[in-house]
Amino acid sequence: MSQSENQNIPYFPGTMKINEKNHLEIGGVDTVYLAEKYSTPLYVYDMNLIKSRLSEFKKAFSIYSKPTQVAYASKAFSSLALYQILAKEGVSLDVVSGGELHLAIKAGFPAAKIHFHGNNKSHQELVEALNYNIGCIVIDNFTELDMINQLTTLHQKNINVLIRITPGIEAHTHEYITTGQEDSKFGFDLASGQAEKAIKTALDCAYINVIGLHAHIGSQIFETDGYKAVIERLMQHAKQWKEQTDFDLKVLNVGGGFGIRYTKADEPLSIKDYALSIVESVEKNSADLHLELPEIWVEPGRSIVGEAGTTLYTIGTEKNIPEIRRYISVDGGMADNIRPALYEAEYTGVLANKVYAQYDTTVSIAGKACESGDMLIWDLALPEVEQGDYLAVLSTGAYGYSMASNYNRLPRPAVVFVENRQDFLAIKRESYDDFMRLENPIADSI
Ligand SMILES: Cc1ncc(COP(=O)(O)O)c(C=O)c1O
Ligand SMILES: N[C@@H](CCCC[NH3+])C(=O)O
Repeated sequence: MSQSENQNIPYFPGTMKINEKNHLEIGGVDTVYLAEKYSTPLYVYDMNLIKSRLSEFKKAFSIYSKPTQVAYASKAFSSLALYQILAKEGVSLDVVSGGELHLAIKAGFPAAKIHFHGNNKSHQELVEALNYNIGCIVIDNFTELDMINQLTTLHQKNINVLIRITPGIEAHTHEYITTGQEDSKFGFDLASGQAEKAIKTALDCAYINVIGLHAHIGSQIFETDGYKAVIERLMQHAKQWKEQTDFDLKVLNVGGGFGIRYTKADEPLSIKDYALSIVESVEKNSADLHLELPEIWVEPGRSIVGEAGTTLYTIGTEKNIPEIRRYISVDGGMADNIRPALYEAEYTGVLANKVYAQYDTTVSIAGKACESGDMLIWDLALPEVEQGDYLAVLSTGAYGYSMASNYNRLPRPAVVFVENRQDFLAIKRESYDDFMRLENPIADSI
């Protein structure tokens, strides 16, 4: 049976295909070989796909007549090697903690292209950001504004900042990943006048250089209306503030949030369509408001790495409740991918060691953690499945490894990059020794 005839075989992103052994292959590398070489659970990243997504973003925004910046939101997935690749690809970087900043600097990522986000940056994190001379801090609240003012004054150091605005616009997505609505922990809100107050206060700080505004309305967004609404609202306010103060909108950062495909039912727009809509909207509002065109910055995370990631698991035990459900357990689950448990996120998968076959079984894929909610996929059609088969779960590249824990003392998986028939171990599997490294035994005297 060919792939197109078999309705159960899902979409295959990037370089993913079925090889002559009827195995799933990514980047020219057999995933069964990878599972055997590195063991499972294993994150596999299609580097060709990551690079083409980065190029698509850069190309899509190059239609704009002013400079643009594509800043990869590294909370989606970070690793030393990825940061090195991103540096070579010439994009900017959004970090949200001292940890991400540290790793990026260690990877040799140019500090001037790093933007620092977060609603509770610590004093220490701000000191580090200033010492590294990062490109820009996105100020989230008045406490942070005050801390940055004090630190920059003390050290007589200038810093570019964006003011993060809560625009009061809700993206149509899961409530835990929508961030633009007024009642949010992020940013200065418009309606109460806090945003205006923040701009005025920041403009009065001697070493703070306000270069523009930032808003991020949510994640896994499938339409452009939210972006258009936020651009209109921010530019209207920018016009007002320009008339009242020295504020000049040099940069408009519209965040990330571009949707991807998790299951066949998902139909995200192309990156080109998102970019076109954003660029046209900025141009229209500039013309209507007689404002100079600002630079456009975006912060995609999921849309760069999401579909490039696949998780390989080994099938373990099963529990069949006749007429009700057949549970098949894998050797990972919520510890390496919390998204199904946290957001009821849906995924699809195939058996990596027998992709073409009769899909005449329906099973539910359970994780191995001691939680009833640790279910990765409900009601998945698969070929006859046995202990020792390999399950590949697709599109796990964003917020999978980066949100992983070692709950139940499950070691975090290894991460492998594949490209041009080569595999590269980017992050080693966590080991029991790694657990022990942080532990202190009690002394005999206690
Ligand atoms: C401020 C900010 N920028 C960018 C992103 C990246 O979002 P996504 O991965 O949906 O592109 C996020 C996460 O939602 C965010 O909070
Ligand atoms: N972690 C979320 C997205 C939130 C992004 C941070 N603002 C997810 O898995 O979809």
